[in-house]
Amino acid sequence: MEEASGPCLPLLTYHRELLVSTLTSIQCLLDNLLLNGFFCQEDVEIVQRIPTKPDKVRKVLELVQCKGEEACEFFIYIISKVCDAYRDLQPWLEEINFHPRGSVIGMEVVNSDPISRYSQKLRYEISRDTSFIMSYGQQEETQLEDLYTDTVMELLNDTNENLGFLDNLDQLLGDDAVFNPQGEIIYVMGDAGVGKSILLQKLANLWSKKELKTDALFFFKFRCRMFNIFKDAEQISLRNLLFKYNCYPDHDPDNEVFDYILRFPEKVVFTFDGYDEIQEDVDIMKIPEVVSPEDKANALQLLMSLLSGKLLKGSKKVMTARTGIEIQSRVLRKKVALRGFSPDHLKAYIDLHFREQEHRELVSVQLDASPHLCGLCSTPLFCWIVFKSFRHLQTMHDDFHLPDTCITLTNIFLLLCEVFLSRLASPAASSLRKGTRCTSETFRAGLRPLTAFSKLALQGLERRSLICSQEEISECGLTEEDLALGFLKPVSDYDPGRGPGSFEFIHTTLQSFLAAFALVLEEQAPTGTILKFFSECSWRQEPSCLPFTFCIGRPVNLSLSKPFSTNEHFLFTNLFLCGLLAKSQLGLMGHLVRSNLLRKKRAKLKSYLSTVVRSHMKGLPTYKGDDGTKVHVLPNFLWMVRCIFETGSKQIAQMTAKGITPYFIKLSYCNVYSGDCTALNFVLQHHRTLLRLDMDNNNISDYGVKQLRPSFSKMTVVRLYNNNITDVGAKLVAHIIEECPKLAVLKLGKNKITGVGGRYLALAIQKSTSIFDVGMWGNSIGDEGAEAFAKALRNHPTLTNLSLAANGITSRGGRILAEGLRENSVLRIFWLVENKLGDDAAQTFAELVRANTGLSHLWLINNMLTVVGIRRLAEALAVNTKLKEIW
Ligand SMILES: Nc1ncnc2c1ncn2[C@@H]1O[C@H](COP(=O)(O)OP(=O)(O)OP(=O)(O)O)[C@@H](O)[C@H]1O
Repeated sequence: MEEASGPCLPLLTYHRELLVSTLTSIQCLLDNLLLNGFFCQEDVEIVQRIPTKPDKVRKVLELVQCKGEEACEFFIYIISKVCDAYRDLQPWLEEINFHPRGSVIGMEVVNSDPISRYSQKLRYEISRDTSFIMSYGQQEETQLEDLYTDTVMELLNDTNENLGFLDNLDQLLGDDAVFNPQGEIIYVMGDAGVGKSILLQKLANLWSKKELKTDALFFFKFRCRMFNIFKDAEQISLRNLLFKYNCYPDHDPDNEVFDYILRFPEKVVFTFDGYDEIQEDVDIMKIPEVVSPEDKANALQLLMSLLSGKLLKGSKKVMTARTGIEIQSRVLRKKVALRGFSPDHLKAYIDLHFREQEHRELVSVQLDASPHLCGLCSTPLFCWIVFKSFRHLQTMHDDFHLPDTCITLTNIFLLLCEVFLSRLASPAASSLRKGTRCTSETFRAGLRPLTAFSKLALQGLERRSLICSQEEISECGLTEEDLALGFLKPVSDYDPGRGPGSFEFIHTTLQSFLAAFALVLEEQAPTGTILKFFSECSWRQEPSCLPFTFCIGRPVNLSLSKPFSTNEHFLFTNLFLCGLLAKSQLGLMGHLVRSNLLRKKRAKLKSYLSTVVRSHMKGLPTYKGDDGTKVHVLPNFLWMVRCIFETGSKQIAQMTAKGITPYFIKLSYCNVYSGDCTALNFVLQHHRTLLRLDMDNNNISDYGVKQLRPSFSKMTVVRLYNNNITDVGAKLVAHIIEECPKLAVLKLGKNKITGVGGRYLALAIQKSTSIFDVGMWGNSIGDEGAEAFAKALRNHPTLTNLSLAANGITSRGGRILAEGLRENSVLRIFWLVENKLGDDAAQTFAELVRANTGLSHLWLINNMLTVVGIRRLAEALAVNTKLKEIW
């Protein structure tokens, strides 16, 4: 062990001046000197009786030096051990090159320094307060660590241009992307439910566990809405604001903690959550300054002075607010916009939410299946609601088998309302005991605000506006307290005609949902009023079959989207109306609406749907296609099917299915998502006769195939070109081929099927006695798939057309295919264009041509054949009598 640089006693004399001016935490020194027998009680009392700090230090030094060399060394040892308290003297220790001797090392040193004790107390309390996520409804808690998932944190400059992304929370406090070094505020903004509060909670939690890369000793958390509770005339000191509303320092008679904070503000982190919740109309730059930390002031003044750096300049301040709250750039240091979960984050969140791999997969499939859900789930709050509803289903149905369970959008939005309304439970009750209220009770208790919000939403749609003014809000009977429920958010980019203080629903889709709710709740208007928006989007006015976009998952941004440029809001309102009046919702709605009125409304809707479906099906335009008469069914048919699915009415589904003629159902380029396949199947499964279905160029994916499987059994033609189908879907299609005795045409081009899927399909095709046309263009079945198809082709009884074009098949696969085909006398048209066939394959194909099997069209262009291969084929042609085309 290295020895101290020299005797300690003279060191204390030599550096006496520095020690007198710098040493703090004298009590800690006294405690340790007493504990180890260097001081007696009387010595301690002598020091304590001295009024000023420098004199106290002088006395301690004098006493220590009197006690001898070991006492002096122990004195310095304390300073080295309790470094938090004697931070200013650490450089001095280095200067004197202090290394304790053996005898001192064994002695106990306790940290009774108020600063480090306070820091520890803060860490303990913050850790306790931040370890759980309290859900919006405040009815359940989850360990933060078990659920926290990163979100997309985009760094912006003062003009909101991208400066990159934060990789982790350490960087939040750091100097990356600081656009204004003089600014004090790290500003985090985002939409409702995007995770602003959770981000601050995580930050605090990391700090409490010393896992945040910062040397900050203190962390003070404030919810901005707290500042509303102070009366205008109420005066408070900065000290009280910090300690009373966070954590009080114990045993700090000399006010050392606060003094320390004033001296070292850079050792403090503040978080101010929800700046938008401050009720006063404040402007940081205009509020009267508080410059002296000792003066009492109005709490809001203190807040503003902290934020602007007039008080505790240099402390780190993270403030959150909902999108749209504008703060002058000169007080901002950096800006972070929270963008919610990316697909990868979402995946991570699924893994945290669901412990069982099987459940994770089921949920992922469900989300992939429905872009409505996926879009919604990029906002963590909505994601939590959706997952909560999945969980709900899991507990309701013992075996958690989501694809068979029908979750309608109405279910999701009902759950969202339930979560918001459950905020009405008294905080005292909810903070102590877990919620025991059931759904209908929550809705009944929240009926007044729910009715008012619904009315507001409906009036907005009637006015074709997504924005509501303060007056409109008050006219609907909504109070300030109601606004806190979360249905509305302040408008970011308000309509110039309306002025500030305007609000919008947190989602346009929520507005449609609530508007539908208003139609159901309304007691005075004639029953037929519920149908008012159906006339806005008649299913008969068929525009072109163009892809359309959903508004779910896309919060309103008036500067980007033109509201009501489409009729989506009305379509969604109708959809939700069907959902709310569904039989499955009778139990809940019966608590909110008189039962005879509810019955009448249901009957009205059902009879309307039946009539309209009947006439829609009759009036569908037909046109002659290449392969027979087709019914050209357009996107509005899809909306009709979606509505029928929401009603859950088997009767209407049957009626619709009956109305489908045995023609082609053409749904190509209709933006059919996999989630829609559930709705389509709900109707098509009731169709009795054979069907031909064209769903080319949609996005039904494997999940959609699965959803449609029951309906496929009646299909003779299935076209699923370009639908994002992988080997998983190919396996399902293979089953369908086997189950489907009349399937004749199967088009699976431009999907994502590899050799594995190719094998499943080929095997099923091999067994089929009905199939005659198979299109696989643009997959990647390769030689593995080609080999399987070669087997299927041998003596196949019905297959006349096959395309394996653009599938990465090399000469080896080509040779095997040509050999297989020599034992086939049925195939007429064979496409192998855009593969990797070389001259060695050409030789085998020449032999096939020579064999004169009956093949009439053979397409080989865009392969790797040279003149040599072509010559071989040309020679073979001389003895072939059946080929009409060879390319
Ligand atoms: N990063 C996250 N990881 C996991 N869950 C999250 C995350 N962020 C948010 N959540 C979930 O979303 C809910 C809402 O988040 P939070 O309260 O932080 O939103 P907010 O942006 O502060 O909303 P508001 O503006 O309404 O106050 C949380 O209760 C939690 O269930």
